[in-house]
Amino acid sequence: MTTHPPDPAASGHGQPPSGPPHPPPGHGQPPSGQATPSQTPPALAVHAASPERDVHLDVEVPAGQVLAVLGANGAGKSTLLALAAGTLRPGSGRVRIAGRTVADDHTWVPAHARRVSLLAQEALLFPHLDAVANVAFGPRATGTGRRAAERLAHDLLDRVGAGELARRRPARLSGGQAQRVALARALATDPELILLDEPLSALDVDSAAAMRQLLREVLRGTGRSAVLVTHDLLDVLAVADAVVVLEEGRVAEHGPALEVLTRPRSRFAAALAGTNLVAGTLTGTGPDAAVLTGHVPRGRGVPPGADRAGTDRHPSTALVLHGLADPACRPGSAVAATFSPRSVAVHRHAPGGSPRNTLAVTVTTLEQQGELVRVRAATPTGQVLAADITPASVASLALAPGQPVVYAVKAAEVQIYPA
Ligand SMILES: Nc1ncnc2c1ncn2[C@@H]1O[C@H](COP(=O)(O)OP(=O)(O)OP(=O)(O)O)[C@@H](O)[C@H]1O
Repeated sequence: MTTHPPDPAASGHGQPPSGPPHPPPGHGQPPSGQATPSQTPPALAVHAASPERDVHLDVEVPAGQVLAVLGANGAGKSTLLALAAGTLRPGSGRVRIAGRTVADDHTWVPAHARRVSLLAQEALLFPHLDAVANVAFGPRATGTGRRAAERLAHDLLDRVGAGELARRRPARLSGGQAQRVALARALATDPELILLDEPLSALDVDSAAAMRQLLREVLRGTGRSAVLVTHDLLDVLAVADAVVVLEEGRVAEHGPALEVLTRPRSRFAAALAGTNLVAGTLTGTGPDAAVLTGHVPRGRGVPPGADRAGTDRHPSTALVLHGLADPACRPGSAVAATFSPRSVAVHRHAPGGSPRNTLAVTVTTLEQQGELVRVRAATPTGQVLAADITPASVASLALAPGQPVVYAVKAAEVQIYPA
């Protein structure tokens, strides 16, 4: 990121000491353009521009949802966070948080009064305070008594799996532990909106996986509203309800997370989803785990040899992909399967032997990718899946757009995650 939202220790402390812990949406604001009682306003509404950065953004986060923000360097992700956090004044337009205007031509609510918390790449804890005091700092700053603030801090540390670290100072915490404490601190002020600025990018793979799972538990389905800047497909799958892709300071794509990832329209989303992704429902467990997509209409037909694994147990038009399911996946729940284009073998006809996954597809494009050729081909539902194969294979298969082929993917190459 090129800019930094506010000192996290200072953000989210804005409600007056005497104020209620949950001001109603639009609290203290003029009625014009604000929420009606029957309608919860968006947690964040940015309709604003920063002309000197050539950034013009129209982005909304419905209350209770997590929006993932994707985009290449310089696309405008930090600018969006800064507009929300209160570290950048828009040149024009308006920023609202939970129905309250925090920035427009006449209004400027400073960062500390926005009821926004930040979780950044680094935990940025106060080094001289232990974990409890770090978490209790925000509530204390807004008038909560010491004992009540410490009780809250202990509860939140327990919640994020850091209860045993309560009396440690940051110097004695690992990166992953410090991020847990920082998450507890971000929650302690009961913010209207949490801004997550690549919160896993400084963690090792195992710590990132554990923290990702924690973010999922804390953010999804708990009514928390958040904006997550990330470059990681797994973060989007685990945490986001919706995705916005920024390109050159503008919104290039915006939609439900799975829709954007499975049917990307922007170049960036396509590259991120460069790993194949199939969304559906989990059927079976253990070695029988599979993703079933329910979008193929009956009677539309699947070419012979396709979807061999699924034809016994499911309507012949369903698409089934066997794989290794994350333990958090539950049968019947929404899941997404990912597999690398390099793990896909391409055949003219269904192969012999018994590969678990065979998918009938139609080639749409062929594109040189370094030493390999990326084949893109569409399933009967219109989902495009990629295979990376050698130029020699393309030649021997005589591949061309419009040609029906069969993709084979080993189940061991397919990872299934909760969606
Ligand atoms: N302080 C600044 N003053 C002027 N222009 C800036 C400033 N910070 C960023 N910009 C410009 O604003 C545009 C958006 O940058 P921004 O930092 O929001 O992108 P980003 O998506 O966060 O990028 P990155 O992933 O590299 O952090 C870019 O053209 C950038 O050069």
